[in-house]
Amino acid sequence: MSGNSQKQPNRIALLTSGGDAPGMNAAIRATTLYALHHGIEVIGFKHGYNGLIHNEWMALDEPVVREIIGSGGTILKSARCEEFKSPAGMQQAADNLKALDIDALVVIGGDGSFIGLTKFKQFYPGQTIGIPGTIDNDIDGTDHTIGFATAVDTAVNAIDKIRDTADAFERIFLVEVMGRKSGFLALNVGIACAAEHIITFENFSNPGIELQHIASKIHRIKKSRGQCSYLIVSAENLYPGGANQLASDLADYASIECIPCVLGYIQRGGDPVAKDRILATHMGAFAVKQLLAGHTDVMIGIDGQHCLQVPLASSTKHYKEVNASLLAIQEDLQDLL
Ligand SMILES: Nc1ncnc2c1ncn2[C@@H]1O[C@H](COP(=O)(O)OP(=O)(O)O)[C@@H](O)[C@H]1O
Ligand SMILES: O=P(O)(O)OC[C@H]1O[C@](O)(COP(=O)(O)O)[C@@H](O)[C@@H]1O
Repeated sequence: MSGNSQKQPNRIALLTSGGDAPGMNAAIRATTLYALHHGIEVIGFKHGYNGLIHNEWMALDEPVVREIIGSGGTILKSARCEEFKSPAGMQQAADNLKALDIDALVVIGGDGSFIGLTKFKQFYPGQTIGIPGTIDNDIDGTDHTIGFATAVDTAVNAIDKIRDTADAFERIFLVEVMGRKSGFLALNVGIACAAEHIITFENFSNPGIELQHIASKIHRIKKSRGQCSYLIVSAENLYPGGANQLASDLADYASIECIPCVLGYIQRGGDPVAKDRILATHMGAFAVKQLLAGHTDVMIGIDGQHCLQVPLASSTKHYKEVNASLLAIQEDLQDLL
C-alpha cells in the first residue's frame, strides 16, 4: 500500500536499474533539478542496486545533469544485481542509505526493479518511489514507460530499411524484436512498419498453428500477387528457438524461404525521442512532488496527459496486455494482406 510519511526529505538518492532505456538520463535530470529547486540534495548510486550495496555513488548537481536530456543510456550506469535479492544484500543497502542520511530513494527501472524496491521497504524506513523506465512498456498502472517510444522508432527505422531490400528482392523477412515477455514492441512496431504478419503473446496459440497460419497466408498471397516482399514481426521469447528456428521450420514445413533477423540491442540504445524526454521530465518532476507531499511506496505513471501515482506493488502484480482494439484492427487488416 502507498503511504504518507510526515517529514519532508532533505537528501534523496536516485539509481537506474535493469535494462537501460532511452530517456533514463532525462528522468535523472528532471528529478535532480526539481529536487534542487526545492532545496533537496541529490546523490546518484551507480550500477543499479549494486551501487547501493557497495556504496558507489556520485553527487548530482546542476552542472552534472544540465546537458543530459538528449543522451541515451544512463550516466548512473545500470545493471542487474543478484545480491540485492538476498536479505543480507538488502540490509547492507539500507545501512548505507542510513549512513548517508538518505531520506528517500527513487528507482528508475522496470518491473523487476520495482519488485525489489517493494521488498526493500522491510529494510529501509525512508520514502521510496519508482519511475518506470523500460523499452518493453510492460508495467501496469502507466500508459507508457520511459524508453518505449524511442525503441519503437528505432525498430521502425531499422525495419523500414529491411523492407526496402525485401521489396527489391521480393523476399520474405522475419524480424524479431525485444520485449522479454511482452508484445508491446512487436505490435506497435509491426503496425508502424505495415507488417503483413505480427506475432505477439496475445495472438500466439502454439508453434504448430502459427506455422500453418503463416504458411497458408504466404501461399495465398503468392497465388494472388505473385512474388512479393512479405514482412513478419515477432516478439522474442515466443516461438521456441526464436526467429532462426521459425525460419528453418517454415522452410521444412512449407518450402518457404524466409530470412530471419534478430534486431537485438540496437533497440535499447540511441538518443531518446522528444516523447520520451517529455515523459521523463514530467515523471521526474512529479516524483519529487510526491516526495514533498510525503508519499512513499508508489510508482509514477502517466494516464493520458496526466501523471499519477499508484501503489508500487500493484504495478508488478498483473500482466499488462497490449491494446486489444489495436490488436483487433491489425488482425482485421491482416486478412486483406
Ligand atoms: N524478487 C526480487 N527481489 C529483490 N530484488 C529483485 C527482485 N527481482 C528483481 N530485483 C532487482 O531488480 C533488478 C532489476 O530487475 P530486472 O528484472 O533484471 O530488470 P527490470 O527492472 O528492467 O525489469 C534485479 O537485478 C535485482 O537486483
Ligand atoms: O540485457 P539483457 O540482460 O540481455 O536483457 C534483455 C532484456 O532486456 C530488455 O531489453 C529490457 O527489459 P527490462 O527493461 O525488463 O530489463 C528486454 O526487452 C530483453 O528481453
